[in-house]
Amino acid sequence: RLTTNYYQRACPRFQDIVRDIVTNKQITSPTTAAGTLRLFFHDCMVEGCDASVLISSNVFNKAERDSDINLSLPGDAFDLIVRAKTALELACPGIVSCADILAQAARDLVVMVGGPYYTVRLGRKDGLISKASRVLLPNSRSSASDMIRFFASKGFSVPEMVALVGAHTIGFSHCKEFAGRIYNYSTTSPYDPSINPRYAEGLRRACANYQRDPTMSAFNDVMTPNKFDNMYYQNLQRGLGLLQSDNTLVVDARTRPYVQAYATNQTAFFQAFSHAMEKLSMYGVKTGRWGEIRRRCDAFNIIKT
Ligand code: HEM
Ligand SMILES: [Ca+2]
Ligand SMILES: [Ca+2]
Repeated sequence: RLTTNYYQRACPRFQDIVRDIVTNKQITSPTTAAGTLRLFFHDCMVEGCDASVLISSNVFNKAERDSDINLSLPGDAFDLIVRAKTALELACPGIVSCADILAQAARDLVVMVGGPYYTVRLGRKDGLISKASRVLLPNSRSSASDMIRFFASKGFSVPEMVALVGAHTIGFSHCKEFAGRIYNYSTTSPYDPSINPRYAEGLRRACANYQRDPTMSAFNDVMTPNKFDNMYYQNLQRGLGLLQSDNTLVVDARTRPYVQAYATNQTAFFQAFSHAMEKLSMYGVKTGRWGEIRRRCDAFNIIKT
């Protein structure tokens, strides 16, 4: 029901406008790519790819972005969508959905940081529901079974899941997400013994007094943090995985074969990632009267009381 040429008549410069805004933003704020990719994942997995994650809370409604897990989504990613929406409303008022802008921007950013190109079909409508209480996503302490069950419930296979989490080849995580692995791990070991000792020492230093400064963080991929490549999987094989949920992928027998495959063959990873992203980009999308074209991405057109 989505098409690649959806805006050809009503907003022919859609692709160019998004690309321009994305390029400028990524150059001035290089953390935009990772933040936006995560924002898109968190959008699609709750109510579908419908920009529900962009809605701001009001006195009547605690919206998705104020759920605990979404509080760490970076402002730059939201700002990018606001900028693109503003430019698109000037060029073609009332035509382009926020959900399409987010899907298109995420793809452009993946390509910009060296990742694979994939087709983004268009015609999503913006959703009419955004509730913090409905945000159920895996977290850094989820087990392999939890993650497999979560992705399976959305129709994603184990190899697709392992490919999608490969997005952790860019971006960073706050210290509190992995502090349990590097401080006071157990009575016999100061840190999780599955972590490379020198890496663990480095992380302990990087996160020293993170409790006083909660912004402290570490790159998800210690080797090539800003490049979209298959290094993430190679890291997992060497005890250089940052989150427990990352490390689990190389420990569990159901996911390990795909970690190995993607670690040895970047082409295989890129193919799997682009297919899985195309699929993710269409997950739960709304068309026709099931949604609206928001005037602003952070508010429904009609405020419900
Ligand atoms: C089992 C699945 C997953 C878990 C448990 C997980 C967990 C996390 C956590 C805890 C962070 C750190 C957030 C912070 O401290 O700010 C993070 C960051 C990130 N995640 Fe995931 N994630 C998962 C899957 C995915 C998927 C499927 C994608 C995209 C396709 C993704 C993209 C990202 C990106 C790009 C970042 C870096 C964000 C930034 O630099 O601002 N993650 N993830
Ligand atoms: Ca959504
Ligand atoms: Ca990388």
